[in-house]
Amino acid sequence: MYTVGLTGGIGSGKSAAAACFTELGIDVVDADWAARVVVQPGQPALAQIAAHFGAGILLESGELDRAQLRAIVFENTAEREWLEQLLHPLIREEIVRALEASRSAYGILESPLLIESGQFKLVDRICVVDLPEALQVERASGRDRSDPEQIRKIMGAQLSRSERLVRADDVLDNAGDLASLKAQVESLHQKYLRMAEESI
Ligand SMILES: CC(C)(COP(=O)(O)OP(=O)(O)OC[C@H]1O[C@@H](n2cnc3c(N)ncnc32)[C@H](O)[C@@H]1O)[C@@H](O)C(=O)NCCC(=O)NCCS
Ligand SMILES: Nc1ncnc2c1ncn2[C@@H]1O[C@H](COP(=O)(O)OP(=O)(O)OP(=O)(O)O)[C@@H](O)[C@H]1O
Repeated sequence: MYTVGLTGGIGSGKSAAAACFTELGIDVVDADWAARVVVQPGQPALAQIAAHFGAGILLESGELDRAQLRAIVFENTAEREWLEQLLHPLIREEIVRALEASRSAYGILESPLLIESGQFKLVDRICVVDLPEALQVERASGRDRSDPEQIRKIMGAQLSRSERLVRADDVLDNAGDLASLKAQVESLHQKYLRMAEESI
């Protein structure tokens, strides 16, 4: 299936853009969702995380304490890289399965780390949701009510705005309001329908 990768840094508006594509009837596979599936209770990766970080990384319910792990891995590059080498291959498998089940005219893979993790190899085209970094921090910290300092650290583990834009085939400018984002998605949707048709 013709697949578009939708990427952008934390708080850029990927989920907002993905919701517009969903409204247009396009199936969206979300890498953050896949990242949660692979660490559900009972999954081998969760046991490996508990063995590495200690049982204190689990909540009483047996689920992963995501806030605690987030605080650890964005303070410590080696720990983040350990987590990524464990999870990225599993996340990729989950994504491939979900993309294979997609049935719309074309598919979308929404991923914050599309380029960094090599997931771009699964897509035909890269669409970047772009906005100034200061606005990214403001929106991401507003949504999660998290500390802007932690958001900046997470951004430090991702490509910079300019590095990401170099890889873009299409750009959604999300510095404006949601109506402007929606209008841009509608126009790209027409283009993607044509491209998907031509690729058959
Ligand atoms: C550290 C974890 C437990 C924090 O969980 P939490 O629920 O607080 O955040 P969530 O998973 O929703 O991620 C929020 C945002 O953080 C950013 N982010 C997450 N992981 C990473 C990473 N390894 N590198 C850079 N940015 C990341 C993304 O922009 C993401 O959208 C979680 O992010 C995780 O397991 N990360 C490693 C797996 C991964 O790389 N996931 C990204 C999708 S491929
Ligand atoms: N154009 C916009 N105007 C105002 N607020 C917006 C706009 N686009 C997105 N937002 C808000 O900004 C926040 C971040 O957007 P969103 O959750 O879509 O980003 P994301 O790229 O999916 O982030 P993450 O990588 O953390 O999952 C949300 O609270 C969202 O409602």
